[in-house]
Amino acid sequence: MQTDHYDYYETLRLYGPSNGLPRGVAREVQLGILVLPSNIDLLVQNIALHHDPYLWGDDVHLFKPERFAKGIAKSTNYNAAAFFPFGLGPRSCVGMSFATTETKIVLSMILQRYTFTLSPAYVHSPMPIVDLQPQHGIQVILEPLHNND
Ligand code: HEM
Repeated sequence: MQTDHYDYYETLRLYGPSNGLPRGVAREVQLGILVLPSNIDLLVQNIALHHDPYLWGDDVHLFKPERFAKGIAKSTNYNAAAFFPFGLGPRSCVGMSFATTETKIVLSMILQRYTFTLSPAYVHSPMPIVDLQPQHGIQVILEPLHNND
């Protein structure tokens, strides 16, 4: 990931679509102080680590893009397990670069044509269903920047 999209990273930290990485344990394995028996299912909850005050500080629940101002490595104190919205390792997301580029293109296309503000009707309620979703949708008010757009 590049180091110049603070808002994008902070959005992925607090509201990334992935709630956890499902894994199956094929054979008994020792993981730190834990002994994991074979044939169990695990959910490695990146969302919990992204909301952990021990890793992110007491303001963990605030949207503060400037945490990433010096890049991901410094903001996580070089702990790769503190921030992994696209997973980690060989099965990490193959669509990461595509999703990042697409987000930038779509946002820049919208912002060239509209300003948008959050509607007073919006109720903040992120909800893990399959992925993380706004429970009641996101109502925004679009104002065109140019008359003939
Ligand atoms: C912001 C958008 C996205 C996020 C946060 C995201 C996140 C993730 C995560 C957490 C995983 C699981 C990694 C693991 O289990 O270790 C994953 C896997 C995957 N993602 Fe994404 N993803 C995004 C967009 C996309 C897009 C746009 C595509 C395709 C165009 C895509 C294709 C895949 C595929 C094929 C896998 C399975 C990789 C494998 O099992 O080897 N993702 N993604």
